[in-house]
Amino acid sequence: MEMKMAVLPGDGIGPEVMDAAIRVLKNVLGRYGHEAVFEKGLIGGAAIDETGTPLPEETLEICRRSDAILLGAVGGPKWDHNPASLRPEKGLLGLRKEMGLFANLRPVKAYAPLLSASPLKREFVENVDLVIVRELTGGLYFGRPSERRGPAQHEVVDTLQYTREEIERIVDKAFQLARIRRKKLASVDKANVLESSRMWREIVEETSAKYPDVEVRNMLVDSTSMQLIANPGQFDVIVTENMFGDILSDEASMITGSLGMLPSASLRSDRFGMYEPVHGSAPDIAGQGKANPLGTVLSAAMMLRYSFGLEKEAEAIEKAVDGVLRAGYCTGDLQVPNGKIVGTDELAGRLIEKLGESEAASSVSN
Ligand SMILES: NC(=O)c1ccc[n+]([C@@H]2O[C@H](COP(=O)([O-])OP(=O)(O)OC[C@H]3O[C@@H](n4cnc5c(N)ncnc54)[C@H](O)[C@@H]3O)[C@@H](O)[C@H]2O)c1
Ligand SMILES: CC(C)[C@H](C(=O)O)[C@@H](O)C(=O)O
Ligand SMILES: [Mg+2]
Repeated sequence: MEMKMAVLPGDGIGPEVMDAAIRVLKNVLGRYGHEAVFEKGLIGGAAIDETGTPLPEETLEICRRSDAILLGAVGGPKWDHNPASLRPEKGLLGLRKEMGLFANLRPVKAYAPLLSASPLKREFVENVDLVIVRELTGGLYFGRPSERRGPAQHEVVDTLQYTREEIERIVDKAFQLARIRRKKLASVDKANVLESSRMWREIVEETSAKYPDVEVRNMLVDSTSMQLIANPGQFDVIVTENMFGDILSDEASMITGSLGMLPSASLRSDRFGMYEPVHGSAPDIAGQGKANPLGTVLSAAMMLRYSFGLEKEAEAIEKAVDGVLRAGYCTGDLQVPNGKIVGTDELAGRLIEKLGESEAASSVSN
C-alpha cells in the first residue's frame, strides 16, 4: 500500500517540528517496509505571504488527494492583526471545516521521567492517561460573528451555535472511545448558564442509553478546570464543546510538563484525518532550533494508527519517545532529572537511534 500524506508545515516553529517528525516518520516507515508519498502545501501566514490567502485552493487539492494530513502550526504577530478574512487561524479553521474533521482527540499522558518536575501532586499525576474529545467544527469558533466596522464600534457579537446532529455525532464518538478504554466519560459543559449546554446534556443523557457499560457524568467547565489540576487521574475520556476543549487541552498539557508534548488527531467517520500538535507557532522561540518536536512526532504516530491502521509502527514511535526521555534527552521546555537539553534536530536523531535499538533488541529476541 502506498500512503499519501499532505504535509503543511505552516509558520513559526511549525516547519522545525515538522522536519523532525518527518525524519522520524520516514525512518519508521522504512524499517517496516512501507512506501509513502509526501506532498507539501502552504497554510497560514506562509500561505498569505505567497498567495494572499491562508488556505489556497491548491492546498485543499493536495489535502483532498491525500489519505491524511500532517500539520505543524499557523499564525504569528506578522499576520495576527490582518483583517478577519486573512487571519491565519481562518485558514486552519477553514481546513478543518472543509474536510469535515469534527472530532478532535487530544490525549494527555504522563511520561515518568517528566513527572518529578511537575508542580502537581505526584500521586495524582503519575497514572494520568486521559483523552479530551473536542468538538472541532461547530460552536463559538464557527458561529455568526458581527461585522467589525472599526474601532468606533461599541458592540460586538459571537454566537455559540450547534445543531442536534453536530452534538450527537461528537458525543457518540466519545462514548465509543470510552467503551474501548476505561469506560468512564465526563461530559463538560456550562449547563447552568448556556442553552447550548442544556441541549448538550440532554443528548448525552439520550446517547448513554446506547452505552450502558460506560459510566457517564456531567461536569461544569469551571470546576473541571480545577479538577484537572487537583486530581487529573480521575479522568478517562472528556467530551466537550469546541472552545472549552481548546482551553482545557492547553491546561491539561501542563500535567505532562509542556504544551510541546501534546499530539492531536482530527477525525471524521472514515479513516481520513488531520494530525497536528496542540501547540501554536511559538513565535518567542521560532528560528532557534529549540522547539520540542514530540507533540508533532506523537501526532505522526496517531496518524499511523488512525488513518493507516499501523498499530505496531505507531507503538514503535511512542516507545522511542518514552525511551529518549528515559535516557535523559529533552528540549528546554522539559525537565528531566540529570537530563541533557538538546535541540529539535538532535532530539529527532535520538528518536531515530532509539527506533534502531528496539529493532536490534527485537531481532535478538526472535
Ligand atoms: N494549531 C495551531 O496552529 C495553533 C495553536 C495555538 C496557537 N496558534 C497560533 O500560534 C501563535 C502563537 O500563539 P501562543 O503564543 O498563544 O501559543 P503557542 O502555543 O504558540 O505558545 C505558547 C507558549 O508555549 C511554548 N511552546 C509552544 N509549543 C512549544 C514547543 N513545541 N516547544 C517548546 N515550547 C513550546 C511557546 O514558546 C510559548 O511560550 C498565534 O498566532 C496563535 O493564533 C496556532
Ligand atoms: C489557532 C487556533 C484557531 C486553534 C484552535 O483554537 O483550534 C488552536 O488554538 C488549537 O488549539 O488548535
Ligand atoms: Mg489551542
